[in-house]
Amino acid sequence: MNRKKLIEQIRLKKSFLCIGLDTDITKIPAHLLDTEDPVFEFNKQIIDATKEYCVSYKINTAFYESRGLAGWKSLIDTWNYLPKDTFSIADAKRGDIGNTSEMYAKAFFDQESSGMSFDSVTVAPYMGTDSVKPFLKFKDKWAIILALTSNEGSKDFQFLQADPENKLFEKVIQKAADWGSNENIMFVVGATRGDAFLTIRKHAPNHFLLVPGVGAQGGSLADVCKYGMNKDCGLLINSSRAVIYASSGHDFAQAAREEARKVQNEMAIILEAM
Ligand SMILES: O=C(O)c1cc(=O)[nH]c(=O)n1[C@@H]1O[C@H](COP(=O)(O)O)[C@@H](O)[C@H]1O
Repeated sequence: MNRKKLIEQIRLKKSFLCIGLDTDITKIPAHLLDTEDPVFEFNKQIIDATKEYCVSYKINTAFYESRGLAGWKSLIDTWNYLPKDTFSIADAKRGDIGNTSEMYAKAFFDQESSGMSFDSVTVAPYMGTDSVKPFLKFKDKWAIILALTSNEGSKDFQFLQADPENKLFEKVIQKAADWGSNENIMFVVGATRGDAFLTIRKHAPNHFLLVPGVGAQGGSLADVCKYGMNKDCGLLINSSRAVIYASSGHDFAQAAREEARKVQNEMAIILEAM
């Protein structure tokens, strides 16, 4: 999906919600465990219940890879089931020497090769230019670069002073912005870093930001929007556990729908005021 279509979807649905399918087989409702593929069945019902309220789904591949062959099957089946008007994210956090990154890019972008063609993949920038470039060779596909993450450990490296003016996360954004454009690069910025959005926007005024950390991690939607929005909205706000595990009973899909609807309502008001 290209930038223009993504912006259209945001306007149409009055939403910039991305729902995270971090589907943990130990957390899904017991009554689904008898089905042929409980993870896919869970995802299917979550997608059916929430697609009206979100513009994107992020599949965190760790939850699938950890289950071996069965997990890869759930991953491929879930990708196939995603509505094609939603922006799909393979949250795989890849990046390696060039020829290996080419294989990672094929794994998530080349349907003929792997059975999947996500719109985007999350990429760790630590190995630099040649580790990211292979992800940018595919038309209308995106690399979503980790810039300032939501976790405690982000302080270990990301806030180190890289030069007299810039912290390391600022250098990452400056450098990565040159690898492509705002048509094929996004940045991950954790919602728990509300105060940093002004700095981020100084370096990347026009890029989309993928913002995880609202919901279960406690980040504030209002703060993120106040400091992080740009004229095209420029945000995809991810919520995983708070939506998909809103209930652990028979009503899990309905509860997820309610949660997604609540967040979308807040987003509609914010977009209206833009
Ligand atoms: O790249 C990510 O998606 C990501 C980056 C980050 O800084 N923090 C972060 O939580 N994430 C992911 O975003 C999701 C957050 O899930 P919840 O906390 O359950 O909403 C998980 O899939 C994380 O792996």
